Amino acid sequence: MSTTTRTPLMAGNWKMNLDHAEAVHLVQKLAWTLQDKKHDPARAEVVVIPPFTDLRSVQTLVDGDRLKLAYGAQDVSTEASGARTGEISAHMLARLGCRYVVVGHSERREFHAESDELVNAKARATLGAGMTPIVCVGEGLEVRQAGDQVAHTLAQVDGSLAGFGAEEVAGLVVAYEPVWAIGTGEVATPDDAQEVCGAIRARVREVHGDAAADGLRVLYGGSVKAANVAGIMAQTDVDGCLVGGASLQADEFGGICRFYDMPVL
Ligand SMILES: O=C(CO)COP(=O)(O)O
Repeated sequence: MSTTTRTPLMAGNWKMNLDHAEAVHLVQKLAWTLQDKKHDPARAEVVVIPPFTDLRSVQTLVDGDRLKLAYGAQDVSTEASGARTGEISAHMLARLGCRYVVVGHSERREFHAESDELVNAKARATLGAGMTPIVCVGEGLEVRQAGDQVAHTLAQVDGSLAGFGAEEVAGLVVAYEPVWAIGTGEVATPDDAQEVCGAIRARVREVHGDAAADGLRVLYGGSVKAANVAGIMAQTDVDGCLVGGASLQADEFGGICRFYDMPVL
């Protein structure tokens, strides 16, 4: 294994919460919190992932105040343009300054029957527009209880990243989010997170080689809070967190972004 130079990534997935006025309020508060607590951007890149309707307001605020925050979208169309009522293209998101796009979140896999093949096409569209996909994978409770979490998650990784070149994979983000830990308050133990995040990197190393595996950032997501983030971030193969509920509170998310100051409990 080579030494890592991966910048930790803390991404707040707001899901279907906050209108554009509330978005402006939260981003301002978050920026203020990070500044007040002297967050060092070199120690964690901070990203907010609001609903589509908030993106223009977030862009205006980030650009106008030169905030050290990146932002992204929660989903994207596989198509470039045309007859796809209700969909948003990668180009539209890139034009709004989005740096990241979440693809294959478990809520989309569950409620919109998204397959690995579709997730793969969405990741491809995201890369094609010069943005970085955050590819979500992770097992449900039954799979976990059967002890099949690694095999299940690696199959999703294989399908979601099929056909990608090593250089592309090196720049990607994969988020391991065990479904049973999402929004339940039941966080995976640091060992649980490491088991699967480590297996993801090992699979990428096997398929795409060392440069891809060493560049790829693997996030953990599922009930991350300021109080439990340090133990998770202490794991070798965890490069950041994808945060839901706690990202809606500036103080809490600010604490998560400053994981390096938090005690390992
Ligand atoms: O789904 C998640 C982030 O994408 C995790 O959500 P919670 O942090 O609310 O468990």
